[in-house]
Amino acid sequence: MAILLGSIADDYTGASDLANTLTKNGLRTVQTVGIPDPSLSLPDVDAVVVSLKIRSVAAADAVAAATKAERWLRGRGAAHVLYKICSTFDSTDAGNIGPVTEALSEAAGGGLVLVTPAFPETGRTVYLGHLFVGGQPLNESPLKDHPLNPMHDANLVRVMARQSRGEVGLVDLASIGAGADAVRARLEALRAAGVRSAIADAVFERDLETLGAIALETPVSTGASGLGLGLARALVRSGRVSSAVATTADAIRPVGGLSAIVAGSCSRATLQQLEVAERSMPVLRLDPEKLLAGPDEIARAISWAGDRISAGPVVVAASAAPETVSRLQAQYGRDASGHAIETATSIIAAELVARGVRRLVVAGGETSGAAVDRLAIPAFLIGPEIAPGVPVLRTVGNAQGDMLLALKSGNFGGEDFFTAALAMMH
Ligand SMILES: Nc1ncnc2c1ncn2[C@@H]1O[C@H](COP(=O)(O)OP(=O)(O)OP(=O)(O)O)[C@@H](O)[C@H]1O
Ligand SMILES: O=C(O)[C@@H](O)C(=O)CO
Repeated sequence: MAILLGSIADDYTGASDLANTLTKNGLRTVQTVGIPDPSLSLPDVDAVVVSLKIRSVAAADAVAAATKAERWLRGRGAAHVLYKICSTFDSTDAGNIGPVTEALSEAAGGGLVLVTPAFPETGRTVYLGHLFVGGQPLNESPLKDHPLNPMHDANLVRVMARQSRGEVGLVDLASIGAGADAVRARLEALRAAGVRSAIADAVFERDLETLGAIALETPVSTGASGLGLGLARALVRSGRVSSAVATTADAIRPVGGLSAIVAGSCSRATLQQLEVAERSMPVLRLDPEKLLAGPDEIARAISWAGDRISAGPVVVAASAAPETVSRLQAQYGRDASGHAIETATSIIAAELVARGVRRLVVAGGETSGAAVDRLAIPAFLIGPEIAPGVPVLRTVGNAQGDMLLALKSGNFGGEDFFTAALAMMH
């Protein structure tokens, strides 16, 4: 299996978002969980997205995991590797977007890397290096209250520079609007000035088409699904993509079994989706203090779900509003409380699967990573899109038999996302 495009995603929901975009734009794509075991039989594809859980780990650990995945992807023929980051650039000053970008560039022989989290379909645009989420600058958006990576600066040149050893530059919208040659000239000027990474503006998909074509001339890029769209369309235009059409039909053959939703995302969209779900299905709100205190709260959740699940889908949620999250973090520490809650929600997800759940929706990137790891799912085929950035996924090589999952990024999906997802999973 020689692939055209490789990607390393810093979380699992982000990986499924990118795999969805690549599929929609003509690339047959598979999402693996980590570097797959050689015994796993993968379909013939144009693109592989390796999901890692490195968004919020120490930069050195992220670099080690990402460079290992890069070697694996290059070994399978990938001439270009995209480091898939969050469209809201989730990272702290000690974050790894800079270090991983530089390490991937060095592994490929050095050179300037284009970086853009723009994803216009979900309202993420970049102008003069500043990221907007819908109509708000990043630092005024709900991302300012993110439990793990609160974003307080919309200027990505500055954010990336604080994480990088090398210089960070800007490819502005005026250059991009002037076409590919103007972008090449701008990049040449930045290279000559010693710049190693360049944040690229992008407001419309046409900007990302230009950037995708230029990025393909280099070995590495960093970005979100919007850049994936640009890369996929450029590859299709180049005629290098096999004539077999990317299809999602195979992925949604019914799996039967019970269905459930597990949420650990505290993002505003998820909080609203949970409120709406409460009108149509049983929702258990976990007590985070009790989750941190010991296993009783997990046992209570499993028993609560066990009493109801044969009658229809149930929702188990740790999610809480920013004030509650801040209180808990002040008492127990940000990482410790986050990890303990992820562990708890992953145990609950696994226990639900052990009790017959085969259709599972998980809300939150870290939460999804922990659940998928505990379930030891090796890879996913990409099914149809539920909402922008969220496809139905079908497990590949799963010990529990075939399952359908939806891994929802915290901020994605409309308010009826949970019912919409389950309506597409049979
Ligand atoms: N009540 C709570 N108090 C404190 N932390 C919580 C609570 N509930 C969940 N968490 C933690 O908050 C973090 C939420 O991160 P997660 O990545 O799952 O969601 P998200 O950030 O909304 O999603 P995405 O990364 O896809 O945007 C997790 O570490 C989770 O364990
Ligand atoms: O890019 C995004 O916003 C998402 O795919 C994501 O990575 C959130 O975890």
